[in-house]
Amino acid sequence: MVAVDGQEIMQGSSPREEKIFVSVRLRPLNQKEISRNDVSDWECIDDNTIIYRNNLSVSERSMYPAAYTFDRVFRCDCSTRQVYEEGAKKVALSVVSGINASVFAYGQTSSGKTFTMSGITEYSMADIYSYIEKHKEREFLLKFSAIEIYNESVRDLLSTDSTPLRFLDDPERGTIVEKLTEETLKDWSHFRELLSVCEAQRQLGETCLNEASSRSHQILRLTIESSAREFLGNDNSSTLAATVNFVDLAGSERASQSLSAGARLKEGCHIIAGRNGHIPFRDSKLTRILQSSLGGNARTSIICTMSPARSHVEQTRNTLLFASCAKEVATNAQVNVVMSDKALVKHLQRELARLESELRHPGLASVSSDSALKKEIAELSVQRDLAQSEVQDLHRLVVDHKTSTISVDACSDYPKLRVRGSWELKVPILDTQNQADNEYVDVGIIPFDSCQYSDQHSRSDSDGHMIHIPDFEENSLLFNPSSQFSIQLSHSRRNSICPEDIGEYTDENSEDFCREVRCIETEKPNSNCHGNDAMSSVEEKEGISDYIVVKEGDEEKEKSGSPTLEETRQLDSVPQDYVEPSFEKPYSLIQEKELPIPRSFKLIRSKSCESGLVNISFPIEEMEMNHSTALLRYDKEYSGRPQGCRRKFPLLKYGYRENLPGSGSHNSPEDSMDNELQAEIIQTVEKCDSSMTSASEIEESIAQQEDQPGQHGVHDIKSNVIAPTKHVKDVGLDPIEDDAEGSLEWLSHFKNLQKQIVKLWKECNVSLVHRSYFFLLFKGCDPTDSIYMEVELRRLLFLRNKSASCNQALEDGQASTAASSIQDLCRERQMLTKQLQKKLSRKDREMLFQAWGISSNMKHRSSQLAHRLWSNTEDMDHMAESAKIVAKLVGFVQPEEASKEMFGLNFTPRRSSTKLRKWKSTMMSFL
Ligand SMILES: Nc1ncnc2c1ncn2[C@@H]1O[C@H](COP(=O)(O)OP(=O)(O)OP(=O)(O)O)[C@@H](O)[C@H]1O
Repeated sequence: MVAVDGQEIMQGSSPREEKIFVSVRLRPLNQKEISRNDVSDWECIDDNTIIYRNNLSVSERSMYPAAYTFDRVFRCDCSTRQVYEEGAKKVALSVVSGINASVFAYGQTSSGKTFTMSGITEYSMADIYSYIEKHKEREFLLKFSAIEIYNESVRDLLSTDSTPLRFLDDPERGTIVEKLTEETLKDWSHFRELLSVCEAQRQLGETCLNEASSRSHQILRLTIESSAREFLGNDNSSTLAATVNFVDLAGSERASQSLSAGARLKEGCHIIAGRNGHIPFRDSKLTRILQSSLGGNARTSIICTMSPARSHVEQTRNTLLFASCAKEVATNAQVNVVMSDKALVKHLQRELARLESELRHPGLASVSSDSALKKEIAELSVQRDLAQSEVQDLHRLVVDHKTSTISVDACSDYPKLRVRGSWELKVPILDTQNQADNEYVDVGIIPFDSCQYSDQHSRSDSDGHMIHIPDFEENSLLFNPSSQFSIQLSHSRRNSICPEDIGEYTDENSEDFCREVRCIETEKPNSNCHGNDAMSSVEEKEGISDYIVVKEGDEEKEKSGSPTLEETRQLDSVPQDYVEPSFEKPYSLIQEKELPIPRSFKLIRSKSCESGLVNISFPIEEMEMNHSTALLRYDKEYSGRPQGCRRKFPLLKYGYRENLPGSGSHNSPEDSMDNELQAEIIQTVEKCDSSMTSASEIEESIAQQEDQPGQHGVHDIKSNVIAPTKHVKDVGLDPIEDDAEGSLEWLSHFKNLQKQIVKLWKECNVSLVHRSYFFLLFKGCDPTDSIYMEVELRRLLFLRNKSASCNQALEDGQASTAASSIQDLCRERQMLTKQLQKKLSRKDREMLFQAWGISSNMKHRSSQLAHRLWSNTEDMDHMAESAKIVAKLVGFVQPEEASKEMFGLNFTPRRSSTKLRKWKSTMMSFL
């Protein structure tokens, strides 16, 4: 039970999937159809069923159903308002409570997609503004953007520049478009006007694209950030952030009819290409955009529009088939909570208290059930993420605080409304001080460095070093929250790995098995740029000095004659007063006071550079809106960082604070803020450290937990997990003297860890791809590797011990027997065998065979080689060679270019359910 807007709303017991809401809208026969004596063949017999009225021939009867059932079907006399209220409102308004949403229209040309979507968009915007108006106690930040996809080119509809944009996978927001213009406007009608102005200007500049634009996919996007107090009790500094997409797809018939249609041939190919006639994810821009809507972190509503005319029966059947497929797709929407540093520090403090108490009473923390095991895995992922975030944040903290802030006048009508520009261009800095005082929040600008989007994309690694990423696609991969397998994927695609060959590694899988981990790192390309100068220069460069503050919705909601949204004139009038929607099953939907409440929160790092990185997925029902109880529950779920991580903070070790800009003798107000915040964090860290200094205490605690039947042989390894405690801590406190000695010590510790990890990989049948990537990535050059090594070791131990005790290891909440992991390994070796044949020339293969002692008279030599890879865990050279070969075959990104942070928790790729995969494939084949 949680409270929203003063009301308590029932929650599900845990995060669970939710099906896409699918409705069908039948339009009336149009003049053209009437004039050629076309007849209407379809009839909605009730709110959920549409039937084909014409008699089906015997052969047709076996091929086509006569009746189709959906969440809702709308007869041809239904108004767009009704379609909105009953088919899209709940989904669209999810955005105000921090849940991503997508509403899209699908159907053949002239079936009424634009007619429907323009209305849906209008009504949604009106309701969103009404909601904001009624909830002045909450702060809202709204930003609009619009894109068009045609022929695999993405164009910014809010820009007069027709240069195609590129995609970027953003860990927090999914697929976004590079340099996309985002506008904060005072109301929706202004956005429409802006769109039409831009469109008109583009038309003046170029005529050829206009024809294309009428057949493009159009996506309007609204991103809302809002205060999260309603959801997180008294937490003033965390925010909710979500996006709603309104997608007006181009005519669905293109996939089947466009092959001969000249100019559309290219797009048709893009859409229907694929080995099995379906599009694997990421093969098209559209599918990438829709990816999260089809099984991701978003609520989705699809409205399938259809003509009733007999002459269109074939297309209409296709549309209905698509709609039937869509019904099967499940999404997993969560509230997206962006935490500030302050909130993070508080959580760490609570975590510390909890850990201390756990250490004192280890018995209480012992894992005793399956659900506890699942929690343990989730916990580990959180711990790992936290450790990473600490390292990164401490590095950036002072620099980020130097970022200048500007104040934007809050309008009197929306006193809590914050305004900011493009995501890519400006990042808000939450002024936690002000927020605490419940005052207006400044808006900060982090300069955007356009050079970072050139061919030499740059980002900083956790040590603040620049990493050059040569290719944009690769850049996007690095930012992908999906774990290591995402990286292989894109490369695999480029290298023509057949998805069937590596079923386990397909995108949808990586997405699936990473969902729980939610490794969302926020190394934005622009995060390297700070400072006023750069900011102002960017403002000049980008011409982004204007801000429009959203005012109360007292402006008349004009109906502009926007060429892109011409049907708005036909809408029912936009309501001035918010009307409580009445939703019925299967969506027992939101009332205005019962906004959709997700089953879980997703905590992400604030876009504010000063904010902490936390990626936590936990059930909302575990949180209570009452602050005090929320903390208790939160603590329960949120169990802190691994011991290893807790002890390794580059900030302490390298004393880099002294070297950071602004941390010298100048004590500006920002500095004191920095210092205050740093001090708080350091205090937490040190407290944390001191609480864990007693290695024997920890060992004892672990020993107590592990001294159970079936858990054997862990003590030797365990001692190594604990060993670095002193080392890192000491080095941290005494950075200079201990350096040389520390390095040696670290190196031997690293080797030790590596040996044990390698052994356990074999024992646990861990994926070869994972082993290779890990092996290549963590070479012991960087002491912070210990975080990852220890987390890896701990997880492996956990897996091994659990599988030893119950012969069943739990991965991502799914049972995986030893037999299935062996099977996975076999499949992986088969994939590598195929890759050996595909990727390597005969000559290269021959050389490899020779090097690996596979003589020419042996049969199935590639397979033999694949089976020898990673077979000898004693020989470092063998493993290094194995890793290199696997990397080459699978197409890793260069390890040195890869982000360690993206290293996920999963050992072996988990296959998503065949059913879901099948549906996704079918779904995409329609688009
Ligand atoms: N439910 C409806 N009631 C009345 N008229 C409709 C309805 N749906 C569509 N129309 C009319 O049908 C025509 C085509 O509609 P619309 O442009 O929305 O189709 P579309 O599917 O977007 O086509 P395209 O894919 O070619 O852009 C328009 O003139 C529109 O006014």
